[in-house]
Amino acid sequence: MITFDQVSKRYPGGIDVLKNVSFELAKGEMAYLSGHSGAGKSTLLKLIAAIERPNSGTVLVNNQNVSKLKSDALPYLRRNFGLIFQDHKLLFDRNVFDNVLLPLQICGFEHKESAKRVRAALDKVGLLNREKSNPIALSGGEQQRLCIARAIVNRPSILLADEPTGNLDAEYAEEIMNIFNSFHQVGVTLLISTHDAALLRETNLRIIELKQGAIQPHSRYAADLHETQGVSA
Ligand SMILES: Nc1ncnc2c1ncn2[C@@H]1O[C@H](COP(=O)(O)OP(=O)(O)OP(=O)(O)O)[C@@H](O)[C@H]1O
Repeated sequence: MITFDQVSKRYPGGIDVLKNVSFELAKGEMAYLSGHSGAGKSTLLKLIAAIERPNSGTVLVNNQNVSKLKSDALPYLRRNFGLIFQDHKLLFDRNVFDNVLLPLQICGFEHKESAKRVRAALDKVGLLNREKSNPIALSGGEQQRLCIARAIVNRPSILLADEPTGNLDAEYAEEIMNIFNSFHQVGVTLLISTHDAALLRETNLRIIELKQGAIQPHSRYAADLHETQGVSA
């Protein structure tokens, strides 16, 4: 579903952030993307959503070379994605319901169907009773769940989440991972970047680890990581 083939990325005037990165993420797979701060995790996620373009190599999403797409094709590509990035980009001039409604308005959904979908998404993240609140009145964990509701309201087939549990306490982090697991169960493909050592230690999911822009072969799977650390998986 997602294929990186020898992908390199350098920002203007900078060093190579990603160096010949190759991996595949299968349809319906859920995996973690780990690595130190500055390793290139956000950049890799942005390349999938064609927010950034590689300098060389190919990024395929559903067999489509996204780095070659013209800008007028990007909105169609992005309908496949739910994007949860670190800067929440919540709109504080409207309530919770209207924040989640926005992607559907952009896609031109009819109002009755939109309202149904918005409430289903808010229900999924446990915020149905807060639909009239302003996002500013929500806690950090609730704002994060609101971002997830907004990302899933379009029923995307791929969810890309950049540090979704960053700055959250363990209880909120677990809630968010439970929500992601429930998407995984229904066939959504998920790639989740994280620094969270506890999450990575405990997971049985595949871990794609970036170190200075390159994928670490030893940590492709959590089981391998445990082996290299002398811990039984
Ligand atoms: N738009 C940009 N222009 C120039 N350099 C950038 C840009 N975005 C990221 N970088 C640089 O690219 C490198 C990788 O950044 P990136 O955000 O992808 O890493 P990361 O692994 O997600 O880091 P973190 O965990 O701290 O969020 C960093 O050195 C960063 O400063």
